[in-house]
Amino acid sequence: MLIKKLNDYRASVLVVDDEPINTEILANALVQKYWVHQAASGKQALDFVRKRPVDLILLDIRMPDMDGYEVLRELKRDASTDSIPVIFVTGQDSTEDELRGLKLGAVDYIRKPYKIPLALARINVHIDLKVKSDILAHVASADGLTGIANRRTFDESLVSIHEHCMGERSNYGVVLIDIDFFKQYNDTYGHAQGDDALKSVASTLYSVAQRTDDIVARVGGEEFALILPNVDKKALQALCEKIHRAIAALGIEHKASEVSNRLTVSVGGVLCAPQAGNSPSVIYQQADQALYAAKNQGRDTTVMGED
Ligand SMILES: Nc1nc2c(ncn2[C@@H]2O[C@H](COP(=O)(O)OP(=O)(O)OP(=O)(O)O)[C@@H](O)[C@H]2O)c(=O)[nH]1
Repeated sequence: MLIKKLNDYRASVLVVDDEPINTEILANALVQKYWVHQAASGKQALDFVRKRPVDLILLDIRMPDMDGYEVLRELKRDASTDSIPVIFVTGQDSTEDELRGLKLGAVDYIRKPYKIPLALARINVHIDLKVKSDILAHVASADGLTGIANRRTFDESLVSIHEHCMGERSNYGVVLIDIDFFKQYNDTYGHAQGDDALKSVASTLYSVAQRTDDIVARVGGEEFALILPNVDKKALQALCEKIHRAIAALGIEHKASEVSNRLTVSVGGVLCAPQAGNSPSVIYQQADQALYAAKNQGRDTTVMGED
């Protein structure tokens, strides 16, 4: 989720109950403020949130086939759904039932029959918390200057993409991009203009690596990195060339550069193929060596490393 002001963001709620009348009551109470979705069984609920995440689930306990406890267990098992807050809304009114639900990880427990304003107030609290925690997670994963992923996100993504691609025996590429003579750029145009150049380079890289699984990160002062799942060598090379063209098209003057009168970058790329049996850190080192070679070859060029 992108950072949006709390007031602008319309959160979504999934109401899960096998009794249509129960879902209707809650849906009617919530629809003014939230996007409301409904599911008539645990399985339907799981199918729904795996395709389309929501901000809160209101979950009945007693349902045929799969009860609410089991649904919650399944949600917690899956990394893509384990952070969705769940409130049980149920006729099971014993202390043991409530304790069991909370121990499984539900954030709250509303007993039927409930008073709608009270239930709504509790739902609102949990949705506010969820949206705020999403914003914090986004801020923690982004680079403060450019808004793209930061070094920590890059490192974590490299490990998870590596595992994923090796698991399904597919390639991925890592590309490191370093601005040429950036010290001289700062010295000539000032730090504030240097910051603007970094922002322009970041958004250019973001527009070059367009697939939703691609990671675009700032990994150092004037160094950027891309992770590109499911590419082959030809596509990786073509993308590196596109980077040079896109940076050149920015036309940022750099009269102190020794290679051009415009801002340029050096690029090191490496393809990780499953059969090579490498680790993420080795892949990163190879990309770094390729970048180093591009600098040594005179800058404003790409070197492809060995996989
Ligand atoms: N404006 C600005 N400059 C930064 C930032 N982070 C790092 N830098 C500058 O980036 C420059 C990097 O300099 P070097 O590592 O010598 O690299 P370079 O001058 O680009 O030289 P080559 O990479 O060899 O072409 C330094 O002057 C840093 O101060 C930042 O957030 N904003």
